[in-house]
Amino acid sequence: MSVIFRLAYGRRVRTLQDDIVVENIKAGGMFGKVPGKYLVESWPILLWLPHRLQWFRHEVDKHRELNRQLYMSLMNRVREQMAEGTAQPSMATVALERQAEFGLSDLETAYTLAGPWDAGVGTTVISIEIFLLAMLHHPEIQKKAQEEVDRVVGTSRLPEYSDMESLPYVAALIKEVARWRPVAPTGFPHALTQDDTYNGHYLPKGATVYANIHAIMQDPELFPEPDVFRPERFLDTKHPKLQNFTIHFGFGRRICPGLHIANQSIFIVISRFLWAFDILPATGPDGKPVLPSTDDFTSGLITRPSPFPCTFKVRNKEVEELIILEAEKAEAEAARWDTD
Ligand code: HEM
Repeated sequence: MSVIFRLAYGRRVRTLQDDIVVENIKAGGMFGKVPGKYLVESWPILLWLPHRLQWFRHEVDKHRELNRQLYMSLMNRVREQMAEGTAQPSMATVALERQAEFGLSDLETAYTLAGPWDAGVGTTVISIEIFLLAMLHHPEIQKKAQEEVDRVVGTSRLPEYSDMESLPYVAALIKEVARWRPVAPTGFPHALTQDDTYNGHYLPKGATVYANIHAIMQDPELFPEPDVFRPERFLDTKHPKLQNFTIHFGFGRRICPGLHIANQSIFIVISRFLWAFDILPATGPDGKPVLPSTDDFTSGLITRPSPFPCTFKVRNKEVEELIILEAEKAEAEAARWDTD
């Protein structure tokens, strides 16, 4: 979250209690609602009703106003910092410096800057949650990944971005997490730019189309035994779609523009989790491990596992000391983005 906020606005988020997080959660309540939730999506003719009679608008209009206020205030704050000479370089400073060249209004610029925040934070965090869920159910896979991390990285330093190439099993595990339970199972809606036919169905220009990412991930030809969580399927293959695996990021010119940031962020968090902790089920009141369901997910454009308990056990003393040391170093380094 802090990484993305820093990229977009040049300041970091310190804690989940930060005003900006609280405001964003309030404003973001509409993002990713179930497609087709509103009658008007199937019956666009309802848009001919007088504006005040369009009852389906009330909820979304309220959220749009909250979004507008939040996004404008974030952008205007950077504008003030630029005038004061205290702004850190970010997407916002570039967008504001070149606003005339881009031909965007203030509102358009504000919404563009909020894109990474809106589309990138939840998706990345949920990917980590799904990884944890998978590890609770597959201790043998966790162990295999830890063996690789231990062999390549050792215990005298943390995994770094530069280790990615040398950790093929971890890379395959991350791909399998994305395949097993895709965060955006239907992708985002697209509109056809021309008439088309698919499997004998006529699809007129302008029609809304969702790519069924979930169904593709369950295709037994591409992914034999699709229900099974098996990172090896990404190692023992020459299939270009699996080697360069981006299905979970959508398709075409609207493919997720944040995929490289997402891949890097997820890699660094997951490899460090594996390096530092044994991820174990919590213990219930009866002393038995509590294994959360692998199918209890929220519905919507973005789906996330229902909250589940989980235990992190630090793997050894050396690792524990290093975590504390690195956290102090990171805190000192990140302080330069405390611009507010
Ligand atoms: C695991 C993490 C992520 C997943 C699974 C994911 C997935 C997706 C998907 C499926 C789409 C729709 C693509 C399409 O329409 O075909 C999308 C769009 C988008 N993503 Fe991501 N994303 C992730 C992380 C990020 C990050 C980190 C950022 C920004 C830093 C980001 C920014 C965006 C934006 C701005 C769009 C809209 C693009 C457009 O409509 O043209 N995403 N993402």
